[in-house]
Amino acid sequence: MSSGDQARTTTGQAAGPDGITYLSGFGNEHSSEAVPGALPIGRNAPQRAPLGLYAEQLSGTAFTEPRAHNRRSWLYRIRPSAAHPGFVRLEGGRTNPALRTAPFTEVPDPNRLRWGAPPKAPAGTDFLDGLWTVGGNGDVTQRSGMAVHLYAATASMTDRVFSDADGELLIVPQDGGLLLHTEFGVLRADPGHCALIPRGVRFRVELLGPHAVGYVCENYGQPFTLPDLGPIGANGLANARDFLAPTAAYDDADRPVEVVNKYCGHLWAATYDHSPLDVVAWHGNLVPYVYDLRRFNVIGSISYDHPDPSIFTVLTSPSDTPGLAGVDFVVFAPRWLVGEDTFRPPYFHRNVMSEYMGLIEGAYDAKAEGFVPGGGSLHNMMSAHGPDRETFDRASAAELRPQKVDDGLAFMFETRWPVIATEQAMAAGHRQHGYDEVWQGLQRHFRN
Ligand SMILES: O=C(O)Cc1cc(O)ccc1O
Ligand SMILES: [Fe+2]
Repeated sequence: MSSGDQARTTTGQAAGPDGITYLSGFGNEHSSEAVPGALPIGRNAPQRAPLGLYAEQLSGTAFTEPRAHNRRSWLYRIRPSAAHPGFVRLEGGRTNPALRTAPFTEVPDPNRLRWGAPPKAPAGTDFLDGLWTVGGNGDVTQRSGMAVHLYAATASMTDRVFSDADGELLIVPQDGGLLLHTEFGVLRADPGHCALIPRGVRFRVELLGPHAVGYVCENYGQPFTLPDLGPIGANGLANARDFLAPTAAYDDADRPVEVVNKYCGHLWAATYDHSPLDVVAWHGNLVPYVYDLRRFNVIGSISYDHPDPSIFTVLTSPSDTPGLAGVDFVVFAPRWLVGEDTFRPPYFHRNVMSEYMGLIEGAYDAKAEGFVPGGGSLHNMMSAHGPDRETFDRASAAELRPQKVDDGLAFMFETRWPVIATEQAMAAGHRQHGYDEVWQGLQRHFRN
């Protein structure tokens, strides 16, 4: 699904390829029914819900949060979620020890860190088993902070469903498409898209090819929302209408399905006698969604200087302090650079925020080499970074014609707290030791 190949239907739904139909908009009140008449009209919880369904509310914010932030949906399902056996903690070979949760106890490292692409996953690895934590911050029991994970999968989840009570999952595919079968319906996420699964929503991941790799931001904090636009005006950056929610689709299956629940850092499982993806209709504003990053309306300088990358924010998870995000999701999408008398790539800086960056394809304009698709870099709070030597030399001498930057798609998870890298990330074979070298040899040019 690229920005061009979605048709609009007259109902305001967006139809993608493969016959997937979506609902468009961000934060709006959607409604969808897979069977006509499944959605009650005029009330949420009639004495008997239509078609013998069970009514159930799923909340993403406290009932009492301001209306503008409040998120909840009503689900009309074949069986209520409460009808499940007890969860048993997964241990030993049945759990995924590479999937870690905050608080992280490793020593925070002030060094600039970078990794190449991780190794391919062994055969039979599904999305959940293929999650591997790079690092994170905060405390999941306080609903603050975030974690950065990679995933590498070679198998679809079939009779296995995942739900993450610890936070919402922002999935950024790098290679290989995904079909996300959720309680709300099906989303397709290809490289170049991001997809979001709200806290606690059950889903399974089907691979569209032999393997799939990508990045995940697990956000323990307030749900991601669109940034305010301030003087930019009423439009721009990620436009609300380009966020696509699924239409209702249900799995009416009475067969054993393992439901794995990530709960305060531990994986727990229960085998249900039916699929919990059995929602026939739903309405509300707490939804999974997919967004094509190439639709991002990039705004930048048309006079001079390189603007701060906050102008590239797709989604932000606010914290208690206005303007200070728990985590921002930022994309470096194709754009023109026209700044006069300007060093055009990212400048040298030391940032109070911490920056994990990944590359979906191509190259990134601050790094001549070494920052590769599927790899990542971590420039933690106050660490000095910016253009590598080669980029600095080239950009300082470049003729400043209008220049299209369209040879790559990079992103950043930027967080207010230092990202503590896990022991496995520090010891990983794909870690690039010697990253400091890229800033060596920057010559002294001072003349007095
Ligand atoms: O470090 C980076 O490459 C990310 C980044 C990009 C940019 O354009 C300005 C500041 C910044 O941290
Ligand atoms: Fe930076």
